[in-house]
Amino acid sequence: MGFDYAWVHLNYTIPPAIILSLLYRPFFTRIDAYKVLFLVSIAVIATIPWDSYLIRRKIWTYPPNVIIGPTFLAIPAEELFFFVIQTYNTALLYLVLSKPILHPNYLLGCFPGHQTPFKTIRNTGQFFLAVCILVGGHLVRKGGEGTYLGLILVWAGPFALFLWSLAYQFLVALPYTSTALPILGPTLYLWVVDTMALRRGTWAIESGTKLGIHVWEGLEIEEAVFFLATNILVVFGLVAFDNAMAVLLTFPRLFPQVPTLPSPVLLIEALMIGCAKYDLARLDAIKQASRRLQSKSRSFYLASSVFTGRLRIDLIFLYSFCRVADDLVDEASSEGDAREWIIKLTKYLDLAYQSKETWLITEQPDVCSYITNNFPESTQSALRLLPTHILSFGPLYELLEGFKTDLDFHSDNAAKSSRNFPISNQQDLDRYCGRVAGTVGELCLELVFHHSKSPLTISQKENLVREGGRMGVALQLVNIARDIATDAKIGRVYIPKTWLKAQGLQPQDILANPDASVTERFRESLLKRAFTAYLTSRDAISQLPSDARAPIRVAVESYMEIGRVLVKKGYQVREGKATVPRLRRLKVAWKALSQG
Ligand SMILES: CC(C)=CCC/C(C)=C/CC/C(C)=C/CC/C(C)=C/[C@@H]1[C@@H](COP(=O)(O)OP(=O)(O)O)[C@]1(C)CC/C=C(\C)CC/C=C(\C)CCC=C(C)C
Repeated sequence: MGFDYAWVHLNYTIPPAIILSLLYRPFFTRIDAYKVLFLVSIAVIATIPWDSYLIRRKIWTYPPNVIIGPTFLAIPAEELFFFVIQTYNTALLYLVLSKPILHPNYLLGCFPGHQTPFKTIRNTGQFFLAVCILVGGHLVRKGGEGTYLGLILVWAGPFALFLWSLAYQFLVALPYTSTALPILGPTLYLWVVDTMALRRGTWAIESGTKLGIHVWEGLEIEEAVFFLATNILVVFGLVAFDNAMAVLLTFPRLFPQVPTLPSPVLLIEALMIGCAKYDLARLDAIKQASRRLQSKSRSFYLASSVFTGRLRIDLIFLYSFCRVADDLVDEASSEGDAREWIIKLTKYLDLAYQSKETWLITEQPDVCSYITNNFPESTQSALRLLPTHILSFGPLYELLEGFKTDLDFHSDNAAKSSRNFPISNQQDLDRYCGRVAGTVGELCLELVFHHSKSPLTISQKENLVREGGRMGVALQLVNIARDIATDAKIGRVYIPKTWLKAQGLQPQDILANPDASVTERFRESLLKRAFTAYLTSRDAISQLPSDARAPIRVAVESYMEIGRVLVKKGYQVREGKATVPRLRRLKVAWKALSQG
C-alpha cells in the first residue's frame, strides 16, 4: 500500500478541478451539470473494460507500493478517479471558454456552395479516423511493440469517428478557443504530469508492447497519444451535445417543446436532422441579431451570455427589434423621415397584432410583405422575428410613443434658438423613461414568464412587471446621465426645465456648454433618481423564476455599473460615452451571478 498515485491527484488533478469549479460556479446551470454528468458517465463506462484489459495484459502496471489498495476489475481506485477528474477538468475548461458563445450562430444551413467544402472536411476527417482505426487494428493483430498504441487507436478511434460524423460541421465552425484550446491545454498539462509520474515510478509502461519513442525525455509516445485522444473525445462529446442543443433551441417548428434536460435519443435525433430542414430565415435572423447586440451594447451582450435556452434567443430578438426601431428614428435624415418611420413601425405592429391565430410573424404573409416593401433590407429580419406571439402589444406601442418625444426636440424649419424641449418637469422625465425603457423591462419579463417553468400567480407577475418597469426607468436615467454631452450635440436636453430654471439656466445653455461644471450637478441628480428607483426594485429580482433571476441581475447590474462609474468620476470615455472597463464588467457579472 502507498499513496504515490493519490499524491498525483492531490497535487495535480484536484487543484485545477477546485479552481475551475470555483471560477465557473456562478455560471453553472442545470444543463451544464447534465452535460458533465453525461460525459463523465460515458467516459467511465467506456474506459473501464479497456483499461482493465490493458492492466491484465500488463501493458502498464502499478507497483503495489504506490496505490492505496482497492481495485475494480483490476483497476486501482485512483485510476477510476482519474477517468472522472480528467473528464471533469476538461469539460469545465470547455464550459468556461464556451460561455460567451451563442451556439445557434455556428449552425450552418444548406446554402448552395457552402456544403461542398464542409462535405470535403467531413470526408477527410472520416478518412483520417478510419485509417487510425485500421492502423490500430493492424498493430494489435501484429502484437509486440505496437500493441499499446494499437489498443489506444482501436478504442478511441470509433468514438471519435462517431462524434465527428455527427458534429463535424460544428467542430469546424466553432472558434478555436472552445475546441482546440480545451483539447490542447489539458493535454499539455497531463503530458507534464505523466512525465513526472513515470519518473517517480507511480505507474510504469512495460517494455515489449510499446514503441520506445519519446515525445520528450520521459514521455512515451503512447502516453502522449492517450491523453490527446481522451481530451479529444471529451471535447468532441461536449461539442456534439452543444450542436444538438443548438438545433433543438433554434427551430421551434421542428422541436416545439424542448425539455430542460433532453434525452440522449432526442439529442441524437437533433444531430441527425439534415440542414435541408433548417429554417434558414430564422437562422440568419439569429446571426444578424446577435451581431447587432455584440456591436451595439457591451452591457447587454455580456448579460445575454448568462441567459440560457430559448429565452436567450428571444431576448436577443427583442433587443434587435428595439435597437432597429430606435436607430431608424434616431438616424433618419430629417424629422419628417423619422416621423414616417414611426408611422411605418406603428402600421407594422397593427398588422402583426391584428391576427390572433398565427403565432409567428414569419407565417403572416401580409406582415412579411409589408416589412419587405417598407423597411431597409438590413432591418427586416429584426422585424420579422420579433416574438410577438409572446409579447403583448401595449409596451411596444408605448415604446414608439417614447420615440416621438425624441422627435419633439426637433423641428426641421426651426432655428436653433427656437428649438423645442419637451421635458418640462420631473413628470415628463419619468413618463419619457417609462416609455422608452420601462416598457423594455416589462417586455423582458414577459419573455421570462413565458419561458420559465416555475409558476407565478397573476398578482406576482403584475408586481414583477411594475418593478421591472421601474428598473427600466433606472437604467434609462443612467443612460441620460451618461449621455448629456452626446445628446446635446444632437439638440436634446433631457434635464427637466424646472431643474435648469432653479439654477438660472435654460436648455439652450446645456446645448451651448454641455461640459460646464454645473452639468455635473444635474448628472448627480439624475443618478440619484436612478439609484433610488434601482434600490426600490432590486429586491423584486429575487422573486423571479430561479432560472432567470441571476441573468436578469447581471443585465441590470452591468448597466447600473455605468452609473457607479459616473458617480465615482475619472471614468474612461469611448465614442463620447463613459464605459465600464471589461474586467470590471466581468467582475460585476460574476458577483451578480454569485448572489443566485
Ligand atoms: C440580455 C439582453 C439581450 C437584454 C436585452 C434587453 C433589451 C431588450 C434592451 C433594449 C435596448 C434598446 C435598444 C431599447 C430602445 C430604447 C432605449 C435606447 C433604451 C435604453 C437602453 C440602452 O440600450 P443601448 O443599446 O443603447 O445600450 P448602450 O447605452 O449603448 O450601452 C435602455 C437604457 C433601456 C434598457 C432597459 C432594460 C433592459 C430594462 C431593464 C429591466 C429589466 C431587465 C427587468 C428587471 C426586473 C425586475 C423584477 C426588477
